[in-house]
Formats: sequence, structure tokens, C-alpha cells
Amino acid sequence: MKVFSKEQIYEGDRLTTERQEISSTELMERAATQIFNWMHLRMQGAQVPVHIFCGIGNNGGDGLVLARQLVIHGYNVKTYIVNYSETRSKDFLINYERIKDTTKDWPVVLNSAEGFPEIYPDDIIVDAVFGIGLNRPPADWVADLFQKFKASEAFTLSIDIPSGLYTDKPVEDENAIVYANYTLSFQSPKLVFFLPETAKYTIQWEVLDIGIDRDYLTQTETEVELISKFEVLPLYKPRQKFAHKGDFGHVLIIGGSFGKIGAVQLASRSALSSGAGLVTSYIPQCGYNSIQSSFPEAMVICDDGDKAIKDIHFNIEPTAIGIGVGMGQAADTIAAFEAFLKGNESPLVLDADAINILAKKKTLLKRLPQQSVITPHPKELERLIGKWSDDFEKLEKVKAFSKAHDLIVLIKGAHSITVYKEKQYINTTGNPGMATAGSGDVLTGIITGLIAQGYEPLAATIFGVYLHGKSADIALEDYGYQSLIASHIIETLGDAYMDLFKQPEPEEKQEEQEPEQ
Ligand SMILES: NC(=O)C1=CN([C@@H]2O[C@H](COP(=O)(O)OP(=O)(O)OC[C@H]3O[C@@H](n4cnc5c(N)ncnc54)[C@H](OP(=O)(O)O)[C@@H]3O)[C@@H](O)[C@H]2O)[C@@H](O)CC1
Ligand SMILES: Nc1ncnc2c1ncn2[C@@H]1O[C@H](COP(=O)(O)OP(=O)(O)O)[C@@H](O)[C@H]1O
Ligand SMILES: [K+]
Repeated sequence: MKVFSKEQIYEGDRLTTERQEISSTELMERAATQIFNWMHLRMQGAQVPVHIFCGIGNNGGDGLVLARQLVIHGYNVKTYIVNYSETRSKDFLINYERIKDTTKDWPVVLNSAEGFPEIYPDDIIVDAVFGIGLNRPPADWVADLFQKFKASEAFTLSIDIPSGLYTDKPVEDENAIVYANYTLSFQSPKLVFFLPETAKYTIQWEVLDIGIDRDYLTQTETEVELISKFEVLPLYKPRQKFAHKGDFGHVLIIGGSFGKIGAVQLASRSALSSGAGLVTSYIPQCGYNSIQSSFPEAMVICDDGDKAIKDIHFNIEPTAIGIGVGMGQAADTIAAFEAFLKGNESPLVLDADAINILAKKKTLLKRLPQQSVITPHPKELERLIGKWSDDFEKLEKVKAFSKAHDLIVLIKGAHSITVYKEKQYINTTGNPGMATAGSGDVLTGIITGLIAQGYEPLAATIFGVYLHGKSADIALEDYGYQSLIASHIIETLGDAYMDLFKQPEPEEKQEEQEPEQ
């Protein structure tokens, strides 16, 4: 799913009114009617008090349309105008008049937090104060109002975006933002729903289709894309009947040191489980017995070093190499890594200590093959590109880094983001059970395994991250957050593949069932 920028959304609105020959007021009516339908379907006429807080722009206009429709359908509605500015939008004003014609219970105009009504935990708040038009910090009294929303503990539904969040700038004041239980966003989710510093402002979100011009939606390129099953399915490479293991590449996983051989084993097993034809683990001598006895499918090549790698040499031709897991940063290992890069021409996935060594010796970056994949967690990323002040600056720095070195950078986290030059692909699978030792090693193996099977490095990263998270989501059903460990993610990888082709369950049609004999 495309994630449109604020500018693109405004342009989509404009083009839609032009091409569909409707007014912006009609588009607002259509958009807010979707919100009404959403609520009506769930509430079924329930008389829960609904408090709708409207700003004076188009987000407020949406709130007024919603309020009018709820009133017409007999809901228990109270409407407030958060009067934060003298400049009202045209469609706000039109809908302000319309609601006055609909009910005698006119909106209450709030000019300070003084007039804040009593709201009980079982009530519902609709937040239509600011939308994507926020361009400066809200006034203190408006921030106070948002704090009162939170203190009321009422279910809070935000329209389009939690008020107080910018679409393209970091948070300035944590207290000047609405904490939404749910956000109904028009046409496109907003990037801020997925970034670590701002995701917390809405627990859940959903996109409502408001009929923006189809051509505009399909033809407009976005910098950001959300990756779910729909996006990865076209990447999948089916297998031919007469395929043999030579068709699926030979993965080499290089890493490990005394006490950290397991990392190589996890990455090697996941490379094989992701579909690679052959896997060789390259490790220091101390790991030979453990890998050979517990993982019979792997071939093993030992370094001359006993406890750490000191001279990388092998006589195979790997299709893809994953390097760095559990490798350590002993002086000999750093020298071996440096020498390896000089001679290497295979596609690379670099993780863990390979990234830490690159961070220490940035001149080595120019030795990486084009479109190598690096998979840092936040600490490793910071060592590599330096500190950032907020999520937006982090993305800018990573984009610049990717461009400068022609690298695919995976920013790992709750929503891992694959960055290649200007483009960002946000993953939607995965869960907090993955915050466990070795889950990153498994990912390294999967991505390397996919490259070995002929996936382009960018596709392998996007698809690999998706499969890794999906596999953990499936494993979660058996193990729960606490007991999920990295090995489980490998065991359910097959289910993650099969899930790609699962059809949604058909809905049961009660009336068509045969009566029992
Ligand atoms: N396709 C779609 O997505 C559709 C979207 N629609 C809806 O439109 C919403 C965007 O509406 P919007 O442009 O009128 O902006 P909104 O957020 O209501 O702000 C209002 C104005 O407030 C001002 N202002 C800004 N910051 C301020 C501050 N701190 N303190 C005081 N004032 C401040 C600023 O004006 P300024 O004062 O800068 O001139 C701003 O313009 C969008 O989120 C969605 O809900 C649908 O209706 C139709 C289809
Ligand atoms: N809360 C979370 N939600 C989703 N995925 C997560 C979460 N926490 C961690 N992960 C994923 O788990 C993996 C952890 O990788 P990493 O930190 O390198 O672990 P390790 O070094 O132990 O192998 C990453 O792919 C990350 O995206
Ligand atoms: K809002």
C-alpha cells in the first residue's frame, strides 16, 4: 500500500474534485460519511454519549458532518468547536451552518480549557481538531484539552490523524498530542503511524477508501510503501517440477566465535529453510563438532583460528554470503574481514559484527559489492551513521547513506524499514515476541537464502523481512510473546510461505445451508 505525503494527499483531493466534477464539500461529505458508517456498524444505535471535538479547518469540517449524521440517526451526540484560530475553512463554515439547521443542540464553542465538559470513561471522544494541516504547535489551552481527553479514559477515535501529530516533522511537545485508541485515516496511512517515536499515539489505525481518483492513486509514485501480503506475492518465485538443488544457490554463512557459534547455526538453518539449495557454515574450529552434530544438512568449513576467525579462505563458489553473526571483533578477525572484502565478488548480507567493523573502518564501505544488504539494529545503525535527533532525521541519514554507498539498509525494529536510496518499504508483520536472542541471525539467513535463490537483493530484503515477521506471528500462536525463541521462527517458516497462498475463509451463508435430515 502506498503511503502518500501530505502534499500528495492535497493534490489527490484537488484532482478528484476536478475529474469527478464534485465540490470539495461533496468530497468532505463522502469522507465523513465513511466515518459515520464505520461507527454506525459498530454502535447499532447505542446511546453512548459521543463527544465530537471539531477544529475550524477541514478536519473539523469532517467532524461536523459526522456529528450531523449521528444526530440524524438518533445518536447521543455533543459537539464542540475548538476555536483555535479566526481563519475558518470554507467547508467548515458550510457544515457549521448545516448542523445548526439539523439540531437545536448547537455546537459549544470552546475558547479555553475552562469550558471542557465532563466526560466519563464509558463515553466516546471523536477527535477532529487538527488533521494533516497542522503546521505549528497548538496553543497551550488546546494541549490542555488533549490532556483532558487522555485523563477522561474515554475511547478516543481520531479522524485522519491524532490531532497534534505532524505528518512530516518530529514531535515537539508530547503533551500537545492526542492519544487515540483508533484512527480512521483517509485513503492512505500516515508515515508517523509506523515510526518508533510516534506510533504510540494511535493504538490501531484503519484506512477508509473515500474514492480518490483511481488513476491518481495508481500512477503516483510514493517514497514510502507499506509491505503486506499483497505486495510480496508478486515477488514470490514458484518452483518448477524438475528443479534440483543446484537451481537454488549455495549460501555461505561466515561468522561465529567461541561461545557464539549458535548465531551461525541459526543463520545457516534459516538460509536452508528459506529455500536455498546448499548451505555451508564457515566458522572457527571450536564450533566444528557442535554444528556438524546438531545440523546435519549443513556443510562446514573451518577457519585456521581456534576461537575466532583469523583468515577467511574457502574453495567453494557461493551464490550469496551472509557475514558477521557472532563473529566478534578480534584484531585478527578484523584483518580477515578486510582481506575477504578485497577478494570477494559474491552478493553480501552484512550483519552484527560485520556492521560494527564497517563502522570502525568506513573506508571498507567502498569494497562492498553494489546493492549489498546491511541489517543493523538501532545501536549498530548509530555506530555506522552517527546519532540522529529524531525519526525523520534518521530516515534522511539512512537514505543519504544508502545512496552514497549503493547499499540496501534494513532498519530493524517493530516496523522494520528497508531503505534503498529514496525509497522506504515498511514491514507490517512481526511482534514483540521477536525481541529475543538470535532472531536477527535468523533474518540474516533468510535474506541470504533468498538472494541465493535468485531474488534481487532489494526484493530479498523486503520479502525476507516479511516472511521472518509472518513466521514469528504464526509461531506466536503456540508460544506466546515470552516463550517464542529464534529457533521457532525457523520452524514456522514453511507456514509463512504457505500462508502466502491461503484464501480467506469463505463467509458462511446461513440461509443457504441444507436443513439437517
Ligand atoms: N483526501 C483527504 O484526505 C481528505 C481530507 N479531508 C480532511 O481535511 C483535513 C485537512 O484539512 P486542512 O487542510 O483544513 O487542515 P486542518 O488539519 O483541519 O487544520 C486547519 C488549519 O489550522 C491552521 N493551523 C495549523 N496548525 C495550527 C495551530 N497549531 N494552531 C492554530 N491553527 C493552526 C492551518 O491554517 P493556517 O492558520 O496555517 O492558515 C490549517 O489549515 C484532513 O486531515 C482531513 O481530515 C476531508 O475533508 C476531505 C478529503
Ligand atoms: N517489538 C518487535 N516487533 C516486531 N519485530 C521485532 C520486535 N523486536 C524485535 N523485532 C525483530 O527481531 C529482530 C531482532 O534482531 P536483532 O536485534 O539483530 O537480534 P539478535 O541480535 O538477538 O539476533 C529484528 O528483525 C527486529 O525487527
Ligand atoms: K484529528
